[in-house]
Amino acid sequence: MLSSQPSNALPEAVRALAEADFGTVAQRFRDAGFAVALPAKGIMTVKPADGQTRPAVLLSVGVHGDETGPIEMVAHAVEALSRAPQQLAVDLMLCVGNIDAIRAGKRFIDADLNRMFRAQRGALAGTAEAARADAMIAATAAFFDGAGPVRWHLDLHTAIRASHYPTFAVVPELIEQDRKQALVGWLGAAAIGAVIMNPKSSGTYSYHCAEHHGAAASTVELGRIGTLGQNDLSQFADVAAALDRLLRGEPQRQAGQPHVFKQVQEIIKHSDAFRMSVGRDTQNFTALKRGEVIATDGDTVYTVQHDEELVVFPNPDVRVGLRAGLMVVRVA
Ligand SMILES: O=C(O)CCC(=O)N[C@@H](CCC(=O)O)C(=O)O
Ligand SMILES: [Zn+2]
Repeated sequence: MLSSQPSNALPEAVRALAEADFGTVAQRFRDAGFAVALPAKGIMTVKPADGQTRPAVLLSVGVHGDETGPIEMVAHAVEALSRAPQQLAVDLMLCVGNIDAIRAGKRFIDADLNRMFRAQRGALAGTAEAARADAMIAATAAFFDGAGPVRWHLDLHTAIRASHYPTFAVVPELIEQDRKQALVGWLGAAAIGAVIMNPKSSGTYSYHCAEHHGAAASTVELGRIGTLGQNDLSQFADVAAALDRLLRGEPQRQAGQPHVFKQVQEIIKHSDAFRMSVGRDTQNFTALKRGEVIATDGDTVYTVQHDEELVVFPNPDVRVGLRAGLMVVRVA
């Protein structure tokens, strides 16, 4: 009888990355003469052994454990590169964020890891994710401290709900102009539909890398959450191709310009009395009109301040003190 794989078997490269098992790819890069380090669980850096200065690229996936599409995409990209290691043209740091949450298929275990990258953690201190963020912060600093001026961080996520733009990115406004332009150019080459310029940290990993390491950093949302191994990666073929070119130092192909939005309000949940007027299933980038109520929180009423604002990441279920949504306006 022919042996057959169960239909739900994961490709080995995807299983390995989801379990933060770098054994095979690390060995391939070592065999090709690279200096490979594993500074913390789920983190691998790959650099030329001769110490030459190259662009530094940090790729992170699984910062939210149920956002599995990017894990699959990056697993395939790194697997292919490790089989042709001399094509790697950058210093690479690969970070699998919330390993326990990936295993559990949940956004997080105790608290949202992507709110821990801030000086004051308040009630988030002491959670499982706070310790993980500390390890990521230390490894990230070590990686960028030794790097040259060209620094990238692509933190790959997926949205919880549907979006008017199936792919979009959040870009910290404080990134230096030339680097931001290069980043938005890359996002365009990756056919990312929209970019949100973010003036203020919400404690995210990408904002941290922009603020503390001068990286051209972005949270990139690729479709919606899904089961590991069952994501339709054909939706992200342009992103995968642009990523391959970035890692191989090849020129990008022009695929278009993302629509540009600017964050104008951050909706914070201040108490258990917080209520959102928009439903949980409201699509990202749904337009609301001036004066419409977005949310109430006791005496605080969040209303639309511009003729039109679009709601992104509406989520009343976050912890008290955290962001329950963003309001954006179109600028280009
Ligand atoms: O769909 C949602 O509500 C959340 C998707 C997600 O995890 N988004 C990131 C964005 C981070 C940023 O603002 O840069 C997050 O909320 O952490
Ligand atoms: Zn996420």
